[in-house]
Amino acid sequence: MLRFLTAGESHGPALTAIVEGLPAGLPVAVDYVNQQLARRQGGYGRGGRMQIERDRVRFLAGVRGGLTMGSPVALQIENRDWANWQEIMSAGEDARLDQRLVTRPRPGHADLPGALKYGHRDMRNVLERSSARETAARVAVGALAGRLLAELGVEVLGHVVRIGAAAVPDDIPSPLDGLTLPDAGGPDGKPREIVAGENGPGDTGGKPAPPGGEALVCGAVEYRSAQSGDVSPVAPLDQPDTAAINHWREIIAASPVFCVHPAAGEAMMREIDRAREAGDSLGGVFEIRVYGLPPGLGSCVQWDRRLDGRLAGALMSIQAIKGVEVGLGFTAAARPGSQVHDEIFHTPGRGFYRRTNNAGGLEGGMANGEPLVVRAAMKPIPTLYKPLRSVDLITKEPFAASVERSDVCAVPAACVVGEAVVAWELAAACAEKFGGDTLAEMRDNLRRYWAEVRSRTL
Ligand SMILES: Cc1cc2nc3c(=O)[nH]c(=O)nc-3n(C[C@H](O)[C@H](O)[C@H](O)COP(=O)(O)O)c2cc1C
Ligand SMILES: C=C(O[C@@H]1CC(C(=O)O)=C[C@@H](OP(=O)(O)O)[C@H]1O)C(=O)O
Repeated sequence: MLRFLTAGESHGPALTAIVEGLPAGLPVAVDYVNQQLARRQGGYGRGGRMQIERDRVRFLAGVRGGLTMGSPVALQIENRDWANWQEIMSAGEDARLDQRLVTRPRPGHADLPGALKYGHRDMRNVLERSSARETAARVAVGALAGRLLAELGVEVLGHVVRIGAAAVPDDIPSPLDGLTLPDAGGPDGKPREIVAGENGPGDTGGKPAPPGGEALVCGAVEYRSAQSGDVSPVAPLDQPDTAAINHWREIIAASPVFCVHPAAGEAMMREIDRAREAGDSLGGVFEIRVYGLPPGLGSCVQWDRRLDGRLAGALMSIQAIKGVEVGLGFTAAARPGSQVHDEIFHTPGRGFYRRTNNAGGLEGGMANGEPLVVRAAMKPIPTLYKPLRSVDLITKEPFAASVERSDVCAVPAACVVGEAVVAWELAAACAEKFGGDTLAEMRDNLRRYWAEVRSRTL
């Protein structure tokens, strides 16, 4: 079983996480974790705090020589802003509790319900922990999960599809559709040739047509385990096209709003500029795609084992996320079934496949072999430079709120958090299904399962 907890105040000395259940022998790749932390700090629309922080992970336990040992992993991320808050935030009795008091609750933040719940007269005691600063710890933990998934042949990719009124057009195919290599090995273990049109004109075997050609020859994808030196693919069926996924990762990273569509990205930045000038804030929508999940991950037999429920819960647990869609999501509710459900096809060489993915890769709470597609909607940031009406906690006097600093829009940062929490849930589901004490054991279990699935599908 995988589990983790985080601790840490926004302006305290550090954020901490303890992660348990990772198999021994997993390369933790500190640089990779730090890269994810840096991505979360980025994105157009962030406020002054991100100029202060330089998030870096420090492993305190469970890792030796770059590999997990099977013992709990403890990690820490320093808050550089702590230097400015030491006297106020001190754990000692000498803390200056009379300074920087917060008694004016911000509409949309945790201030008022937190004060009513915990009986605080200074709502700093609420906001310090309700702050999305906590998501830095979750991104570090999610990065470990992402490394585990990569070892299992699974890739997670996030991008922003809406900020305020500016959105990626939904009437054009996404360049992120597909991005899998059909069948890493044929029945004889050799790369298999897929010829477009084998099921009629325009059929690409459920894949986007390759640029400039009709035939697509695919080789095996290698996932190297640092511990065992095992380089054979874990899965004989559709594998993530890591080169193409990395290509899109670079394009997304180069966009200030993490958007694959340049014109929409420009429009999103203009939206953020307008909101900033107006003293307002903005939300939006991000999408997470996952390639290479084994069909059958999750379960239909018990409510809390359904993968859709687990993923939705994880995404909804991110601060300010107010809605989650799987596949077509809310759009499906307005269409007849004939325009929603993904018809099933079969060829002896390819096995079962779909030509559409409206289900977003999930049916019956289980992965169905198509790429996973989930979206999360973030509300606008609650702290506004333009005052909103509220009432003082102590005096009960009405007032117009004012702020010192805040993000105007944090949808790109939330997208990185979304990747992390999705990676975590999927890694946890993989650990349940293919669990082992070592990475090699887990890969072997997965490889056996994929062989079974292959024999059932062909
Ligand atoms: C990455 C990220 C950054 C955020 N930055 C801010 C911020 O600067 N100011 C703010 O008021 N809220 C910010 N939020 C949103 C609040 O944390 C969130 O609205 C608050 O915790 C209340 O939770 P709820 O919106 O889920 O009800 C941010 C959220 C995320 C995910
Ligand atoms: C610190 C982070 O985000 C913070 C999230 C946040 C909130 O209310 O959620 C409020 C702001 O905190 P501060 O008032 O210290 O500037 C953000 O900067 C971070 O993402 O690392």
